[in-house]
Amino acid sequence: MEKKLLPPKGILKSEALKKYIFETTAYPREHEQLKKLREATVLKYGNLSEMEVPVDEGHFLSMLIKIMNAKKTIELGVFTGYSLLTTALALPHDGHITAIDIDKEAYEVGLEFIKNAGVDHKINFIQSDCLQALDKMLSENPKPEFDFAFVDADKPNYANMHERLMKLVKVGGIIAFDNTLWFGFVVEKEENVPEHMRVNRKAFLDLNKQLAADPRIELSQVSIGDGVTLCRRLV
Ligand SMILES: C[S@@+](CC[C@H](N)C(=O)[O-])C[C@H]1O[C@@H](n2cnc3c(N)ncnc32)[C@H](O)[C@@H]1O
Repeated sequence: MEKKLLPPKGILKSEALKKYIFETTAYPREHEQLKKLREATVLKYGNLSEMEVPVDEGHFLSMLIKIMNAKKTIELGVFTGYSLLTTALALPHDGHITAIDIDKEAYEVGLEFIKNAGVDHKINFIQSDCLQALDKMLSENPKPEFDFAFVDADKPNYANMHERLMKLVKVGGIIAFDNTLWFGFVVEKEENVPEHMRVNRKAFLDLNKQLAADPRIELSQVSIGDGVTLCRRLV
């Protein structure tokens, strides 16, 4: 796993405002098992725990899934499962999530809390490379079946995932891409960006333009967390 340090997550550059949001509305509404999962992730992964979706973004995703009445979702990039447990808690009792990650060890760190929350029956974890798993799904059952997709795996492949998800997510369904403002680096000159974060910055600059020009989707760039782009499939 990548050992290089990550800067503080999020595009909000006022630490005071971030603290206010977290302390006033985010932490008080965080599910007990999500809190425990977050703390266990910090303990095991230290700075890399920045990879988890932040608590306020978790609330946003949960609200979105409920408003949509989503029943079947897919998640690409699970890590220890903060967004996964958030989704599992938001779905109805008979809801279902297909969760894909190459790293099973991290998923197992969060599994204890997912089980304690009583939602593990909704999850089908597949240990695989995302594109390989999506291609397998398309070859086995090419019909669109998902209401909602959350994409949070390897950033340079988001565009490839988008093409596959446009076949697997139903018309009217949502594909949500995480980190699309990439720590705010999309508006920085390349020389001001830490070297190990430049490849992803370039990937997001290309992806954001590509999504904006894609007539098959309706688009909303949400300025929460590290930037979440919602794409609603139109055709
Ligand atoms: C940003 S983390 C996901 C964070 C997670 N959504 C959360 O809220 O905690 C990215 C994850 O993508 C996984 N990943 C990276 N490249 C991948 C690939 N090609 N296929 C599958 N998973 C991949 C990593 O193993 C890592 O767990």
